[in-house]
Amino acid sequence: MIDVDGLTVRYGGGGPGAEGDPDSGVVAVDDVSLSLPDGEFVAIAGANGSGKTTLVRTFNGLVDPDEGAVAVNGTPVADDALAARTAVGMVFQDPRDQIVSATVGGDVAFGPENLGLDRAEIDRRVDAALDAVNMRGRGDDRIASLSGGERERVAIAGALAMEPDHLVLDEPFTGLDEPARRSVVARLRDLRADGVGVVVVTHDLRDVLALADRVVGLADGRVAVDAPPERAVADLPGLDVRVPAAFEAGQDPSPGRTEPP
Ligand SMILES: Nc1ncnc2c1ncn2[C@@H]1O[C@H](COP(=O)(O)OP(=O)(O)OP(=O)(O)O)[C@@H](O)[C@H]1O
Repeated sequence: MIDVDGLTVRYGGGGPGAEGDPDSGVVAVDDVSLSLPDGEFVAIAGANGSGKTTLVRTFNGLVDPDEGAVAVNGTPVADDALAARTAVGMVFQDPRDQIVSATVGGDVAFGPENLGLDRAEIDRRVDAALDAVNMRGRGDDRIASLSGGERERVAIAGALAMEPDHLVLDEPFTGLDEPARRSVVARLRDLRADGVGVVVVTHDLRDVLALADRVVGLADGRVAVDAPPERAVADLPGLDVRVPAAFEAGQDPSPGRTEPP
């Protein structure tokens, strides 16, 4: 469970850790309160600059609140960042930001190795994570030889190897072609079925709306929409968010439906 309570984050001026006038600078997240239960698939949607990335980076302590607090499984992130990073896996917008090893297996093993787990447990987690992203047996492949979609899936596997309660993906479809998008969507559908809480940050809901239990729409750092997809969709175009054509036409899309880019 991720609990966000009265969260405000500013950059510049009186931003995190900075001295100065707290009213100057950019208010990236503005008094947001949210609860994300375990096992829920949540799409966090909004236009560029609406505060999506800043919000989710507070879930595991990558960004500190200026006001308010975030707790994961009841423990404030500020008190135990390691617990938050274990419980909330983060897949960054550009997988190159988090790939640390030359090989697929080495990369996926990196997190569990840092937890100090024994070799057998590390190997078990790496195998399970590669299975989950449909890359079983690819551990010796060199990262440099992978496609963009495969790199995204390795980044997801690296986060899954920490066995998180929630997996947060920031714009996971950026730069992927249609087959790669479909492959990532299929993996997210499987994770949802396995009970992993999934949070997808996006300005384009076409790939994930049919999977989402809930859509949180941000505008100017505030929650403008928080509802199941069927109800949220009417307000989303006002947030400059793309939705599937079936929703635009007022129909219910079939489960798991994806749209061409
Ligand atoms: N490191 C930073 N320093 C200063 N301002 C920042 C920083 N990061 C984000 N901002 C500003 O904070 C606001 C929210 O940005 P954020 O990246 O959280 O939004 P976003 O919805 O994820 O946008 P995008 O889709 O473009 O990534 C924007 O005005 C942005 O310019």
